[in-house]
Amino acid sequence: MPEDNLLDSALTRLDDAAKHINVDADVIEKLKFPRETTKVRLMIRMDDGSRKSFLAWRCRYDDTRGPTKGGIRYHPDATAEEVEVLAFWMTFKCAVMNLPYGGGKGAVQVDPRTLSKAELERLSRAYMQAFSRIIGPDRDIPAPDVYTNAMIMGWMADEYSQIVGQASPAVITGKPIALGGSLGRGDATARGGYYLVRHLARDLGMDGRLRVAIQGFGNAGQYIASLLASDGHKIVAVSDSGGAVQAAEGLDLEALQAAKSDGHSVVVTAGKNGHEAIPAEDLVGVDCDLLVPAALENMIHRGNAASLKARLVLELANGPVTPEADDILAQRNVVVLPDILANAGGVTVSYFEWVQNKQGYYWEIEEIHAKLRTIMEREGRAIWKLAQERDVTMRTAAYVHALSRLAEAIEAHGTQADFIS
Ligand SMILES: NC(=O)C1=CN([C@@H]2O[C@H](COP(=O)(O)OP(=O)(O)OC[C@H]3O[C@@H](n4cnc5c(N)ncnc54)[C@H](O)[C@@H]3O)[C@@H](O)[C@H]2O)C=CC1
Ligand SMILES: O=C(O)CCC(=O)C(=O)O
Repeated sequence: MPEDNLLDSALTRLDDAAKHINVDADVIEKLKFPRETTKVRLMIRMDDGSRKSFLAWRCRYDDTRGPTKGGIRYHPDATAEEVEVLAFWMTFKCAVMNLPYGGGKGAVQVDPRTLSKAELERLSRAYMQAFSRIIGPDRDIPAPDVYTNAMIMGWMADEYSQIVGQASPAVITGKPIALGGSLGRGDATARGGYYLVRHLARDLGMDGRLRVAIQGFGNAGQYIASLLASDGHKIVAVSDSGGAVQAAEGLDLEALQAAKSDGHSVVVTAGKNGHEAIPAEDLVGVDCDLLVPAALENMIHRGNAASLKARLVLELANGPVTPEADDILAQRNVVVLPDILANAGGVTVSYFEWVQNKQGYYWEIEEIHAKLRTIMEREGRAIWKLAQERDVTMRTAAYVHALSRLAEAIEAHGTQADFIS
């Protein structure tokens, strides 16, 4: 099987989990295929008056446990297969966290950095127009992902409200606070991972000061850097799509964040503050205790897994470690805290946002942090115990944990009405 075939790779994790739990074959059959994937070509007017088209998708993978939920990605390499596998992971992620959602995901094949702000707004509104019959507050609820953000969610929420003729904030999460966004959604993905590492640190033998390398310095990467640094851990290397920098004594986070806010790569800080430029592909092998992949899929593969020095991997990205690399890391006793648990803080606070939108009453930040921490610790502990009892990796344990919830829901639904259009 080719290592980069995303859906096939993802399904091997389902097969592994199925060996450890007694589930009906019908359940596995249902989870092997996306329920629906819609593809459209969005046509927008560019600033120079010309028209340009972009491929876009929305996948609702499985809605047995509730409305489908998952982000929208803008990326030049986005494909239907990637959207489907991301939606598959959302299905399991929501089940891991016991959120009342199924899994979905969307994408536009575009490099948003090549568009003006006005073009980006037209594209985002066009996405919502094209998918407004699929999306809905009780049907399919998008959120931000790679190269999308609160501003884009705000435009989409506004477009949807115009289409349905009434304010409908619960249709999308990760919105600006002024449009019904939740406090705490901005750093939620990183914060969930941070609570998880803190909670399991002693069990993992990682309760000292850690040296941390972070691959990807966007939303998830920047926030995890700040959260870990605030506890005294040292960020020794970071990368982004433009390259990587390292400093054995610790990077200057303010300088890195200033470079990013000015629209530059982290590489522009090289040569100052003790920062040294390194090839981006070397980041995985940097000398550190904790490696945090926070960029894209398949970045740790059979070609570089043996070079890892870290003893712990916190997967803030979706699907950063291939199954082949998983085996290499397990043989080397490197613990991987898997994406469907480690980065689930984002969708958990999205769930809080949706609940607040529906009830029209908004919570304080302390309440959000406390609730997120409780859920991360509860599900993280359950998965840790399962991994110890069954002598399996944290990934397999997370899939077993999710699969048992999915199986219960699929069986409870019965078999006579599997397709409701
Ligand atoms: N934003 C969210 O709420 C959630 C995001 N995630 C996942 O976290 C990961 C990162 O997402 P965000 O931080 O939101 O995206 P972002 O768009 O804010 O940041 C992505 C970062 O990855 C970097 N990057 C891209 N290609 C790279 C490469 N080849 N090598 C190194 N860095 C590279 C970019 O330069 C950028 O710094 C993705 O896998 C996403 O699916 C998971 C759960 C929730
Ligand atoms: O916040 C959400 O609803 C989903 C975020 C997301 O796309 C993810 O967890 O990968």
